[in-house]
Amino acid sequence: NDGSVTATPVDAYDSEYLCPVSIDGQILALEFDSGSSDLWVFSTSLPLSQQKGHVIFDPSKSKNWKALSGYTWNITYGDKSGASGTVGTDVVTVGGTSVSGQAVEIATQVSSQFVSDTANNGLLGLAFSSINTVKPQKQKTFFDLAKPSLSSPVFTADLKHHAPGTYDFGTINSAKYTGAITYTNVVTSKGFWEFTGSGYAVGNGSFVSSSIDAIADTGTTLIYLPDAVVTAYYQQVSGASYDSSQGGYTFPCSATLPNLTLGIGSYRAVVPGQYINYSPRGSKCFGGVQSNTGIGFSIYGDVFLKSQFVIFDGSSTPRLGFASK
Ligand SMILES: CSC[C@H](NC(=O)[C@H](Cc1ccccc1)OC(=O)N1CCC(N)CC1)C(=O)N[C@@H](CC1CCCCC1)[C@@H](O)Cn1ccccc1=O
Repeated sequence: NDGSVTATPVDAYDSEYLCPVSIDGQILALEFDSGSSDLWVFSTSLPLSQQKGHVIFDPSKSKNWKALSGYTWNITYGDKSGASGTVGTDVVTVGGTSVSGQAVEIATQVSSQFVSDTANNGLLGLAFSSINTVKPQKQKTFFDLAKPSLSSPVFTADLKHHAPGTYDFGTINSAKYTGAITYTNVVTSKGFWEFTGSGYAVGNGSFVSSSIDAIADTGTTLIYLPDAVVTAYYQQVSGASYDSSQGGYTFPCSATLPNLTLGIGSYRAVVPGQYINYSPRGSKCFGGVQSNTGIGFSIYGDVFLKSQFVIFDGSSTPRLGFASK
């Protein structure tokens, strides 16, 4: 049972995209995150102060809810936000795709970033089940459980700039992209959709071949790249500089930003310069391309993903596909 669901940007900066998910009829807006593998929700088990402003899942109102007694989870994300709690299973439906026995992780504690982000009522992880945090037994992701019932074991991301996009499960909709799809192999040892980029070009500059170890991460807003790439990029932006007080590169909001081309095999993925003006920060604007220092790999986040049609192929040899649109 293939499915398609709308992914709506939460704000004017496309800082995250939320999708309606039904848990036994209770509908919550969740962030789909291909960088993690837990499906967790705001719940009635949270302190009332942390529930404020959010849509709350109430397991006592679900007839298909089965508590997994003694099971717990605890996750910390790259941005130091996090959550933890208990676990049960229920029927989870995304677009037309329905899964029973899905582990739904109930939050009993969430960090302040989640409390204040009132549009976000939890996450649906789409990385590999190997990094699910549930103990004593890790649980499968929605995609893993849905796979056998899909026409093909894939999901696609068609995120858009300042507009709603879609995630599709089970089909590759040829109306959503142009030209050929370029596939690249994925390394799953860290549990991510990890691949090796083939290089970059800034604006109309020549392409620089270099291997870039990266993950395709729908849950990360920006693009995080090696310093060599980031400095080469901002050298082409007049008035750009690294602003330690803002924690990244900023530039005058009037600056014209060059396109950034990222190579995937022989394919050249072009990120329009305007996508790289992330948001106003003080008197300047904050860049959508930042350094990957301290992360350990590069992250091709939403600023990149929304310029492409992306296939997450979960067949026995997982791979990523990219196409223009
Ligand atoms: C360098 S990984 C930073 C990244 N978190 C972001 O990208 C947040 C997302 C956001 C946006 C708006 C409101 C709240 C949160 O946004 C910023 O950090 N931004 C945007 C706002 C800007 N002012 C500063 C830069 C991150 O931990 N993602 C994880 C999923 C996130 C967690 C927070 C909630 C949304 C989903 C995850 O896939 C990252 N992962 C990837 C691989 C391994 C572990 C890991 O954990």
